[in-house]
Amino acid sequence: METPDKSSTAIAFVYRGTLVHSTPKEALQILEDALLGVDSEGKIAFIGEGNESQKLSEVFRFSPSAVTQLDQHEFLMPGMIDTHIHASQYSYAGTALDMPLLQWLNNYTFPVESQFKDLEFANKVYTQVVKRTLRNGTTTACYFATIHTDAALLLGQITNDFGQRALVGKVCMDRNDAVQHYRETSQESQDETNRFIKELLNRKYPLVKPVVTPRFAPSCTEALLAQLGATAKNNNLHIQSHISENLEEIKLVKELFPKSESYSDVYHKCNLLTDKTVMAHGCHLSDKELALFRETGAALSHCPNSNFSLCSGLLNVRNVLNHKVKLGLGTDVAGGYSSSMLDAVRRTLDGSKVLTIQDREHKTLTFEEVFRLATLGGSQALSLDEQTGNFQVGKDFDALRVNVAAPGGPIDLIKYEEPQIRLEKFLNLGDDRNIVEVFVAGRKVVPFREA
Ligand SMILES: Nc1nc2[nH]cnc2c(=O)[nH]1
Ligand SMILES: [Zn+2]
Repeated sequence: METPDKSSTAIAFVYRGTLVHSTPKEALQILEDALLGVDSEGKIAFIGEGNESQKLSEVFRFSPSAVTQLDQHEFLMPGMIDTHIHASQYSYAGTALDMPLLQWLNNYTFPVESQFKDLEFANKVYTQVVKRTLRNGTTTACYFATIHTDAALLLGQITNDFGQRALVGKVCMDRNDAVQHYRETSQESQDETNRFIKELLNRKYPLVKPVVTPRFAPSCTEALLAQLGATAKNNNLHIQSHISENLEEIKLVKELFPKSESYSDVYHKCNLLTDKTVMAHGCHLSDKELALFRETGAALSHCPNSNFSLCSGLLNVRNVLNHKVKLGLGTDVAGGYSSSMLDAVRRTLDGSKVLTIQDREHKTLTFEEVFRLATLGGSQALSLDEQTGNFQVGKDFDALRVNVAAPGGPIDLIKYEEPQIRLEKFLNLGDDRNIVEVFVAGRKVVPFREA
């Protein structure tokens, strides 16, 4: 029995049944006939065995009626963590995938993002993306908004209202030759970033934090990058951006920052690689750059759907893990066409298999390892692993109740299946119909509550 200190607050509810989650040591830990109690603050109060139910109910003073029994096809798993998603690109997800990155940005992305000056449009798109990702089991999302401060604040409000844990970034870019009306001056970018941080923090949303968001090196002058590095440092904030996604982009960075030794060095010189940094992609990083990530504690977000869809590159996840760089998965909507983290899991496995096809010596990722990347790995990548990522007493209860045999769902079970098989089927074949309930910090956020 894993229990907290004895100053336990009241138990709000208890689940009994199968739990699956990851630990740093075990990619998949299965607890069968377990009891998991959540306190009134939304934290995991205890995890015990079914046969300890009498003792636990006495210690934690809950009645048998507080216990919900999961059925034989169900399990609880930690909520999934999308470490990189552009909320502002959701309206065209599933389209516009016929160009490489730099052309795609100029032709599709910047024109759409510039529309977020209009708060009514922003409200529509941001409400849809938050609801969709929650339904798909994303309990934590690390969002890019646009350069518009008020729309980015609105995204913070919407994530708070729907109960999703989120990092929200107002995008910074003081360089854009292709779509000149979609950029800021350096001064505007700094001032508006400061306003965004101050106003978002003032609202005291318990699960929503600001993240300093230089779009990527080609969109920013060195002066702005350095200012943003200082802002993040002075306020102890998260940082997100993109790195080494596509070869043409890397060449452009070399031209724009001739004094830097590498793409990573551009960010490092500006204090943007910290243990609260998450950089998307990194498909083409050298081993030396990966070593710098390890040293600084900066993390990578692997976004395989986007990397395939924009023909950007194929990240060798095994190599990243061997370098002990923190790593999570991201959907990268709309470069990635799916907003579901289950898709990110599948594409990660596909990518690893492609590497094995190319080189039989390559050690293919297992579904258990990828499950860990989608949950605990993501929490580590976002430096939120003290709050979320797995079922550990004292962490917030961020969880999915999954029914592999949900009526009308995509999976047919012929017989009772062991938990490991149930999880594998869900990861490979499941969808939101299998996600019966979603909890964030102990609050049920799916099904949605009536407004
Ligand atoms: N995939 C992707 N890469 C980027 N690099 C800079 N901006 C973007 C973006 O919006 N999407
Ligand atoms: Zn991105």
